[in-house]
Amino acid sequence: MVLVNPQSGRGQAMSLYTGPVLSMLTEANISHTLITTEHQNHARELVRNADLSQWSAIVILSGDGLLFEVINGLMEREDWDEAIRTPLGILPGGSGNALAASVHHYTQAGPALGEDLLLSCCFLLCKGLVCPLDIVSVCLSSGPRLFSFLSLAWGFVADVDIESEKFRNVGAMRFLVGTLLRLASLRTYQGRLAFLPAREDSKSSSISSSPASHPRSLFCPSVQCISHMQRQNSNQHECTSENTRHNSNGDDFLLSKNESKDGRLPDNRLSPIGDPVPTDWTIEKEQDFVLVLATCHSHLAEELMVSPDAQPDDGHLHLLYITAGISRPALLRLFLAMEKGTHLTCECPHLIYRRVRALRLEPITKPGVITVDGEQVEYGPIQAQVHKGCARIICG
Ligand SMILES: Nc1ncnc2c1ncn2[C@@H]1O[C@H](COP(=O)(O)OP(=O)(O)OP(=O)(O)O)[C@@H](O)[C@H]1O
Repeated sequence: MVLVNPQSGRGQAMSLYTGPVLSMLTEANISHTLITTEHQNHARELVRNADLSQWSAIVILSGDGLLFEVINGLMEREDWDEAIRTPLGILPGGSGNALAASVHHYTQAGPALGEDLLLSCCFLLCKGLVCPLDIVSVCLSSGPRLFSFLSLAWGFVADVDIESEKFRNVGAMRFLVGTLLRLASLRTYQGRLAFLPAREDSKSSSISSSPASHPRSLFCPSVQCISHMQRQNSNQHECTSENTRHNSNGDDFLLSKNESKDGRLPDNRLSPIGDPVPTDWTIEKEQDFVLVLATCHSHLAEELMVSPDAQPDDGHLHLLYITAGISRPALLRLFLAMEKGTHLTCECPHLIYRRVRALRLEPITKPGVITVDGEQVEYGPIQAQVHKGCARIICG
């Protein structure tokens, strides 16, 4: 199933499909059905009700917003634990294309932008190699739980994301325009942050090591091929679920809804919002932030490599926050360094980077903007937990 949002990015997704995408899929002999989304939440409703046994994969040709809908639609199903293992593919058609840029980064040396990125992702799609993908459950103080695959942002990044929506017609440049405008009216945000450190991070508070040093071959221990994208039965699901069980160390998520008390994916690392965080969490002092950003992937946009060491199923949120007191030039330097992912090696006392398994953010400054995967959500306390490798992404 190939889902195309004709409105995404600069409105060119349909011509990308009829051009390079269709010719590559045809050449690779991959039969598929094209579905053009007609309105917001169309994709969500579609996958919520679809007979998933008909499809070997769901491919998104759009921005990250459409994949957010698909993942949430899958998780809203009765059979969420099976549904979320449906292989997902991403082809860049939006203005940010964070997951597509990350998928390319995990598999290829050197950056790719625009049509090069599209061709790279389409090539990976034709190869059809499936890897585990982390999903993050996000709890707000009211409303239903959300599922995220990409990012949680508060402060500068969230403001730029939402404020730059009006510059959508300039494509990826909208983030640059938004960043410059927000820099001119730089503000800080008071709040409280707490997190559960990743195991290897629990005693360190330092910046990550060199971005280039990460061994790429480690990220995908359970790769398997969906030959010609024609999986006809659920054997593959069962096979991957066994692999995932071993990879998770048994404590980051439960494998099936039968193993959960209420039939839902349990957030075993979180205490209810309003209660104190669990005792093994780190609690930062209440302070002023310029931004708080937690990402699952290397890229936040095609030219914004925020967490170079991230892997699609590392079980971590890569938490990056900048505290008040940073100058405008220093902040601009950090954003410019993010083009190559070298910001983590900059000597900046206001920049803190941690790998975490769960976090809670309690904004005090009001009003403000919080985004999940680039979508604005209710402003207020928010907490999140990573569920390691419980979805599937066509990667390489
Ligand atoms: N036909 C449509 N008309 C209007 N909105 C749509 C349509 N189809 C899907 N949508 C909505 O458009 C929203 C944005 O889509 P998406 O994120 O994929 O593109 P984008 O915002 O251009 O990309 P990016 O997230 O990279 O900026 C989604 O929330 C989706 O629900």
